[in-house]
Amino acid sequence: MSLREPNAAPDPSRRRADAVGWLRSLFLDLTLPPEATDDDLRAAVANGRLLCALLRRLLPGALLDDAATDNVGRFRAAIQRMGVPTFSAYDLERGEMSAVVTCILALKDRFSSRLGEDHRSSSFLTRCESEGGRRNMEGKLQRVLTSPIMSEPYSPSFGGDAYSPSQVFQPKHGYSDLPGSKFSELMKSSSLENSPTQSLLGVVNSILDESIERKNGQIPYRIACLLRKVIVEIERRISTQAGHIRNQNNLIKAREEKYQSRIRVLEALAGGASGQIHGEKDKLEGKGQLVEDDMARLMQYEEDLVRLMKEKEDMVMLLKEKEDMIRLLKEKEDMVRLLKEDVGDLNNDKVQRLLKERDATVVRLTQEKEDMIRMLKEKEDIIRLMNDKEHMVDMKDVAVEDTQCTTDENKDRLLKEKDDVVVRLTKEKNEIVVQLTKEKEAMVRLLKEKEDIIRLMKEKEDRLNLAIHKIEDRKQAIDDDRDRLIKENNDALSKLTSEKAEIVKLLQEKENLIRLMKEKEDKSDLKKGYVEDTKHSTGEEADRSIKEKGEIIRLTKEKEDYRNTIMNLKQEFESLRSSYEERCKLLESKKEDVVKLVADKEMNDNIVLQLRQQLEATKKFHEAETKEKEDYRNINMKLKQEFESLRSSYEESSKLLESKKEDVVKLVTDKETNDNIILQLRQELEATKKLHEAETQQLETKAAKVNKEFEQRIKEIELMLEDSTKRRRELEESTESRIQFWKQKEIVVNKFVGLQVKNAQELRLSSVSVRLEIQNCQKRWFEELAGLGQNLKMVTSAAEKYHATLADNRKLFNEIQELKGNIRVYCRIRPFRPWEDEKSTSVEYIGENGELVLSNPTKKGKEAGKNFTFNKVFGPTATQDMVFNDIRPLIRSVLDGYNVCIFAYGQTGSGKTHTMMGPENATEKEWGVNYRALNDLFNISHDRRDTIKYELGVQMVEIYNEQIRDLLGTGGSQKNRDPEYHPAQWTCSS
Ligand SMILES: Nc1ncnc2c1ncn2[C@@H]1O[C@H](COP(=O)(O)OP(=O)(O)OP(=O)(O)O)[C@@H](O)[C@H]1O
Repeated sequence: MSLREPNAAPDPSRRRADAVGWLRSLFLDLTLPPEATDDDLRAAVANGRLLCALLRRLLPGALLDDAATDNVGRFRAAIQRMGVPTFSAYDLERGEMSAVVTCILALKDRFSSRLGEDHRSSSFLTRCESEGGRRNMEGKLQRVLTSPIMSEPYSPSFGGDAYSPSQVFQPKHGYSDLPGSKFSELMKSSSLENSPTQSLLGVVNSILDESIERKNGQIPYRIACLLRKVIVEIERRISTQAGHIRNQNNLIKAREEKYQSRIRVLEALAGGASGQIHGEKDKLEGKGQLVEDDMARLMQYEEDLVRLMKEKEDMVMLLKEKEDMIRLLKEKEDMVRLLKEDVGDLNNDKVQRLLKERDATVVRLTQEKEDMIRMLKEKEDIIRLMNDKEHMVDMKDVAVEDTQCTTDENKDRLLKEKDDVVVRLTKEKNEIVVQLTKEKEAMVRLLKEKEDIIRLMKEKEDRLNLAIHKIEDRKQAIDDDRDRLIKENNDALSKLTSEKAEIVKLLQEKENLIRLMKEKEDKSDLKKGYVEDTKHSTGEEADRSIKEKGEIIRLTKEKEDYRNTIMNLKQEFESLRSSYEERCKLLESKKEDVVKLVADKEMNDNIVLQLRQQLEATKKFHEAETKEKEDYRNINMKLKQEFESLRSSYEESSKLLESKKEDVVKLVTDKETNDNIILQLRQELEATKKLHEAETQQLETKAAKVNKEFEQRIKEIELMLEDSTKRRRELEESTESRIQFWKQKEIVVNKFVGLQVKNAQELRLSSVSVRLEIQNCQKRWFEELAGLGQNLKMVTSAAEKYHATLADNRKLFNEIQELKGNIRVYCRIRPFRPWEDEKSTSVEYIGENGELVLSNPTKKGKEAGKNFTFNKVFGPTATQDMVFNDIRPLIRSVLDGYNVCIFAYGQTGSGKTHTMMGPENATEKEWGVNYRALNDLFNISHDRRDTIKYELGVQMVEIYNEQIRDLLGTGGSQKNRDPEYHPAQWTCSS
C-alpha cells in the first residue's frame, strides 16, 4: 500500500489556492454546454447537479483541474444574463465563498420560484419552494450562516443509553481530548449509521471549529479519520435520500399520470360516443372534400378548354383572313393574267416576277394554312384528350381514392403538354405575326407595282386610243381614196361611155357615110353607064355627065378622105380601145385593190369593234380597278399614315441609329459571329429536330400505349364503378343498421357516461386529495431541503477548510497505517468438517483484539500453549460478511486512490478458497471476499459515476512452484494447471 507524503502545516495562501481549485472543479462538474442557457442552468439546479457537485467536492481524493475556468466563465455569463447577483473572478482567486454561495442560492431561489408555479413539475427544487416566494439573497445567506446547525455542534435531544451515538457525539471537552475507547466507539460504523444526520453535521462543524479555535487549523490524525468517516456517511445519506426523493417523485408522477390518463379515458368515453356517431359523417365530409377538389380541378379544365377554344377561334379567324388574302391574290392573279394578255410582252419580266412572287406567297400561305390546320388538329387532339380526361375524371369521381394518384400524374402530364403546346403556339403565333407583317410589306410593294401597272395600262390605253385614231384616220383616208377612185372610175367610165357613144355615133355616121358612099358609087356606076348611053344620045347629057364625073371624082376623093378618116378613127378606136382595156385592166386592178381595201376595212372594222369591245372591257375593268384602286388608295392612305408615323419613328430611330451607327458596326460584327453561332445552332437544331422527331415517334407510341392503358383503365373503372355502386348500396344498408345500433349504443353509453362522470368526480376528489398530499410532501421536502441548505452552508464552511483537513487527514492516515502497520494480518479458523473430531481442537482462546492461544497437548509447561497476536481473529462461527466488513474500508480506499493488496495464506484445506471465493454455487450470503470486493467496487464506482470515471481491470495469475502464470492471457499453456489450485489473488486498478 502506497501512502502519500504528509503535507506540511497549511498556510493561508495554500488554503486559498485549494479553495480556488475546489471551486473550479465544482464548476467543471456542472458540465455546462458552451452556450449555457437558462434552461441548462435550471436543469443543472433542478436535477440537484449543482448541489451534488458541491457535496461531491467534499469527498476526499477529488481531483482539481484548472480546465474548469471555461465553465466558470460560462456560468457567470449565464447568470449575468439572468440578472442574478454574481461573483467576481477575484472572489475565486481569494477563495471567498460567500459571494459564490449567495449566487448559487439566488439561482436556486429563482428556479425554485419559477418551477414552483408548475405543479406537475417534479424537479428537485420545485418541491422545496412551494411557499414563501423569493427571499432576499443576503437574508437567506444570513439565515444559513446563523442556522442552529452552524452554531450548535449537535442536537441535545439525540441519544439515550451509554452507547448511544448522540452521547458519543457529545463530548464534554471537545474531540481532541476524547479518550481512545470513546473514539473507537465513534469510529464504529454502526455508531455512525445510527446517528442522525444533524448530529453528524454537528460533529463536522464542531471538529472544524475546534481545529480552528484551539489548534490553529491543525486537526489530529484520528479526528481527521473521524471527519472523513462522518463526511462519507453524510454523502451516503444524501445520495440515498436523493434517491428516495427521486423514487417518491417518480411514484407521485406515475400516480398523477395514471389519474390524468383515467380522467382522459373517461372524458374520451364521454365524448367518444358522439364522436363515433359523427365518424361516418366526417368520412362522408372527407369524400365531399375530395369531390370539391375534383370539382375545382374540373373548373380548371373547363377554363383551359374555354381558353383553348378561344385560341382555336382566333386561329380560325386567322385562317379566314389568310383565305381572304388567297382569294384576293387569285383575283390579282386573274387581273395580272388579263393584263398579261393585254399588255403582252410589255411588262413580261415584271409580271413574271410578280407571278413568281405570287406563286411563292401562295405556296407559303398554303404551307402556313397546312401548319395552322395541323396546329388546330393538335389543339383538337388536346381538347379531345382533355375531354377524355374530363370524362375519366367524372368516372373517377366514383373511385376517387384509388385513381387519385394516376389522375394527378396524367393531369400533370397533360397540363405540361398543354403548356408546351401553348408556348409553341404562342411562338408560332408570333412567327405568324412577323410573317403577316412581312406580307403586309409585300402587299404594299405589290400595290405600288400595281399602281405602276395601272399607270402603264393608262399609257397603253392612250397608245391604243392613238392607234385607233390613226386607224380611223387611215380608214378615212382609205375611204376617201376609195371614193375618189370610184368617182374617178365612174368619171372615166362615163367619159369612156360618152366617148364610146361618140365613137359609136361617129362610127354610125361613118358607116352611114360609107353606106352613102357605096350608094353613091353605085349611083355613079349607073350614071356612068347611063352617061355613056346618053353620050351617044345627047351632047348636053355629055356635059352633065362631065359635071357628074367631077362630082364623082370629088366624091371619090371624099370617100378616100373618109376612108382615111375611118382608118384614123379605127386607129384612134383601137388606141382608145387599148387604152380602155388598159384602163379597164387598171380599174380591175384598182377594183382588186378596192376589194382588198374593203376587206381591209372590214377587217379593220372588226378589229376596231374588237378593240372597242376590249376597250369597253378594259374600261369596265379599269372602273373596277379604279374602285379597287380607291380602296387601295384608302388602304394606301392608311398605310401612308402608318408609313408617316413609321417614317417619323423611323426618322427618330434613324437618328438613333446614326447615333448608334458605331454600335451597329459592332453589332454587325457580332451579328456575323452570331450568324456563325446561329448556323451552328441551326445544325444543332436540325440534329435536335431529328431527335425530337424520334422522341415524337416514341411519344406517339407511348401515347398509343397510354391510350390502350386508359381504355383498360376505363374498363376497370367501369367495373369498379359497378362494384362501388354495389358497395354503396351495401354501405347504405349497413349504415342504416349501424345508425340504429349506434343509437342504442348511445343510450347505453349515456348511462355509462353518467356513471363514469360520477366516478370521475370521485376520482377528481381523490386526485385533489392526492394533490394536497403531494403539496404536503412538497412542503416536507422543502423543509428538508431548507435543512439541507443549512447543512449545505455548514458543509460549505467545512469545505473551505476541507483541503487543509484532507492534507491532515492523509497525514493522520499515514500515521494510523504506521500505527496499525502497513500490513494487517487476520486469522480465520475454519469449523470442523463432519468427519473431523472436534475434541482434537488446539484453539484454546480467541481474544477480541486478535489474541489467539493454541494448545499443544504433546508438550507440557510453557510450550504446552502458544500465544499469537493478529489484527483480528475470526472464529469458526464468523460469517463471510463479518470477515469482509473489516476489509470493506480498504476497498473504498482503492477507489480513493490507495494501493491495497489482499491475499490468503495457509495450508491445504485450511479454508483459503472458502474465504476468498466462497463455496461452490455460492449464494449472495456465502460470497467470499473477491465477490464482495468486486461488488463494492462496482457499486461505489457506479455511485460516483457523476464525478469520477473509473476504469476497472481484472488480472488473474497463478503462482505455482515459484512460477507466475497469467490465467486470463492467451499466451500461457494451460496444460499443467492443477485443478485443485484456486488462485486467491486479484488486483484492481482505478
Ligand atoms: N469457514 C468455513 N466454514 C465452513 N467450511 C469451511 C470453512 N473454511 C473451509 N471450509 C471447508 O473446508 C474445506 C477446505 O477448504 P478450502 O478448499 O477452502 O481450503 P484451501 O485452503 O483452499 O485448500 P487448498 O490449499 O488445498 O486449496 C472446504 O470443503 C470448505 O468448504
